[in-house]
Amino acid sequence: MTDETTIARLIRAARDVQGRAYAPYSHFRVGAALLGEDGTVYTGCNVENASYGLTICAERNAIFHAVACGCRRFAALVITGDSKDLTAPCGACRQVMAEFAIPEIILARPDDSYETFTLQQLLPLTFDESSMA
Ligand SMILES: O=c1ccn([C@H]2C[C@H](O)[C@@H](CO)O2)c(=O)[nH]1
Ligand SMILES: [Zn+2]
Repeated sequence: MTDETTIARLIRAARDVQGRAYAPYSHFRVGAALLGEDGTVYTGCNVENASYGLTICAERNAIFHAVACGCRRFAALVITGDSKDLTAPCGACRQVMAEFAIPEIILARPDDSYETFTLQQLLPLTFDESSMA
């Protein structure tokens, strides 16, 4: 379990990167802050494109950023966004979270209150490596 001080730090990091989202089409900004097992925080924001389908979500941006930095083991992921309530990840991001078995997924509200979910809650009956055994 990630302690409250660390979660507060992750929410702050997610809000900061949310502010750098490139979302001229949807005007919906998302920020993600991923805590590596080594204590490093990796962030990502959504980056849109005039060819809409090329858009990358904040969560996948953060995960790919971490992997590119050499980190593959994670403790928690915080997601912030422009939703009126919790900002929930899309299905594609849930699938990528499953690839790296992110244990704690924390969805924040605009007032910085939050709720914590497991991957099992967000993506039951997951397709993963074991599905192909
Ligand atoms: O999991 C999600 C879902 C959506 N978005 C972004 C993509 C797009 O830029 C905007 C509206 O869909 O929100 C994310 O960053 N993460
Ligand atoms: Zn997504």
